[in-house]
This record gives sequence, C-alpha cells and structure tokens, in this order.
Amino acid sequence: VTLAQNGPVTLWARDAAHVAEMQSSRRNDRRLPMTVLPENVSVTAEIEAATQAPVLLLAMPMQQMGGFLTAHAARLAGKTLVACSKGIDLTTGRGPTELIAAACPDARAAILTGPSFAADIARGLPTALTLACAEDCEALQTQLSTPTLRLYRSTDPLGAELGGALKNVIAIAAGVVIGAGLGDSARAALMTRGFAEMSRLALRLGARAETLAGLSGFGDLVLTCTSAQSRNFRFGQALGAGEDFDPTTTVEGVATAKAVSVLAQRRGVEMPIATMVAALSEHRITVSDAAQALLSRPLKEE
Ligand SMILES: NC(=O)C1=CN([C@@H]2O[C@H](COP(=O)(O)OP(=O)(O)OC[C@H]3O[C@@H](n4cnc5c(N)ncnc54)[C@H](O)[C@@H]3O)[C@@H](O)[C@H]2O)C=CC1
Ligand SMILES: O=C(CO)COP(=O)(O)O
Repeated sequence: VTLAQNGPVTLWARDAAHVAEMQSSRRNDRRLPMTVLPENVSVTAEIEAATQAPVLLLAMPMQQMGGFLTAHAARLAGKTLVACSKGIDLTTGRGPTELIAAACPDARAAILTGPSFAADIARGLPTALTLACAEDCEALQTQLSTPTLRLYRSTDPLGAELGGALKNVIAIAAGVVIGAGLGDSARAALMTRGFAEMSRLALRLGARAETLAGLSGFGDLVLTCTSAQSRNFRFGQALGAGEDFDPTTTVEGVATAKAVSVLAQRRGVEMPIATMVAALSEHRITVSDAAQALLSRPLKEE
C-alpha cells in the first residue's frame, strides 16, 4: 500500500477466490480490513505475473519461506528478493537471507525489518526500518522508501535478521510477565536482559553490535514488548494469564524460541529467557516455575 506511492505494485496470493474478492472489494478483509488498496496495486493469483518485476518482497510466515523458495527457485533467479519475515527456519536453523542464499544462489538477498505494524504502515503513519543487504543497496533503499516509510540501510543482514527474529521471543516473555501480573518493573528487567542475550547470540554468530542496537534489534524489541498490537506479546499475555489463544494466528516467536534454544546450546551461548519461552510455549514448565528459575540464577556482574 505504501509502495504504491512510488509506482505500480503487484500483490500475489495463492488463493484464487480470495484474490477475486480483493479485486472486486479493493480491500483485504481478512488481514487489513480498514485499508483500501490503491488503484495501482494489482492483485493476482498468477505467480508468473507477480514475478515479472526485478524486486520482490517476500511476506509470509517464516516456516513457509523455505518451501516457497524451493518451489519457485527457477523463477526467482536473478531477482532482488527482500525478505519481510522475522524468524529462524526450524528445519535448517537459517534466517530469511540465509534461506534465500541457499535456495536461490543467483538472487540478491535483502531483508526489510524493524519496528512496524502492517496496519500502521498502511495508514501512512511514520515508520522507520532497516534495509540490510550484504552488497550496497542504496538504490533499493531509495526505491523502497516513501514519504512516511523511512529506510536506513545496512550491510549486516545477519544482524538485522537475528534482531527481528529474537525480539519476538523476548516479546512473548514480556507478555507472560504482564499477563501473569508480575509488573512493569519485571518487564523492563526482562527486556534489558533479553537484549543482552539477543546480542550475545548474534555477536557469537558474526553479527555487528551496532545492528542489534538499531531499528531491527533494540527498536523492534521496544515496540513488540510494549504494544498490545503485537501478536507475540498478546500470545505471551494469554500464556501468562492461563488463557487460550487463537492457534491460527501467526506467532513467529514460538518456533524461533525452539530454534534458538537448539542454536544457543550448540554454540555454548547462555540464553535463559529464550530457553524458558520455548519451555513455556510447549507447556513443559509453569509460569511461576519459569519466573523462579530466572530469579534464582547465580548473581553476577551486569
Ligand atoms: N503483520 C505485521 O505487522 C508484521 C509482520 N511481519 C512479518 O511478516 C511475516 C508474515 O506475517 P503476517 O503477514 O503478519 O502474517 P499473516 O498470518 O497475517 O499473513 C501471512 C500470509 O502469508 C500467506 N502464506 C502462508 N504460507 C504461504 C506460502 N507458502 N506462500 C505464500 N503465501 C503464504 C498466508 O496465506 C497469509 O495471507 C512474519 O514473519 C511477520 O513476523 C513483519 C513486520 C510486521
Ligand atoms: O514484527 C512486528 C512489529 O515490528 C509485528 O509483531 P507481531 O508479529 O508480534 O504482531
């Protein structure tokens, strides 16, 4: 919706009936019901039509991306593929740009990530994001920026994708704290210690500290841990309050917590909060036992 200010945009979806509905109503009632699709957004169920453009934005749940890339690899060769997903693939332990590089080695992989709710962007509210690509991406930065969507470029896609993936795990923990009535002070402590463990793992994997401190890391951590618009935060809140949560909602932090626990163990990195989120999401531990376990860790230097 925002990119349509810069020129024609093609929106591809798999479900032909849903596409027909969007073409006639000019809205996506399932995902963004309040937003009218601009005239120069054309909606199609034909992947051929959607892959004509040189730049493609991939916005799908993280665990679906590997299958999509493999299925369409031939069409995607030579394209610039901009991942908009946040997470770590459970099967391979890879982030979005690493998945793209493995499945489509002839494509240019980039990631667009940072504090941004889709509904805010669609409403034209001011938003700032990180666009990260191993190569120079100044032209792409200009192409994807709009008067209300301000992109900062980075050459550290690993750091950007790890920040975006890991903040969801900490947001679930923050939601648990609020849902269980443990208070705002506990949430602030968890966000800070969460940021410490996000940075610990990311740096060990080769990311840059300044990327973690930027929009894709710290920025998105703040948004997701403090806003009820966040599905990860709301999922945590329900977990903390012992309430059910709609299982069809995309909550990226659940699979990411699982993937991160494995990754952290393999690399010998301590990630107590992420490990606790993985256990809580799978109901292997109660909220009070999780809180107790975190509070009774050995005292140490900050
Ligand atoms: N909604 C938001 O505000 C933001 C979402 N993201 C990220 O974007 C990614 C997608 O999230 P949402 O769009 O919000 O989720 P969603 O659940 O609202 O929508 C996902 C869409 O992907 C489609 N899809 C599922 N599997 C697919 C496949 N194999 N091929 C093509 N399409 C497929 C679904 O049909 C659905 O339309 C996530 O990684 C999320 O973290 C990032 C920033 C903001
Ligand atoms: O990534 C997001 C905001 O930057 C969206 O957060 P949720 O997936 O938790 O809704």
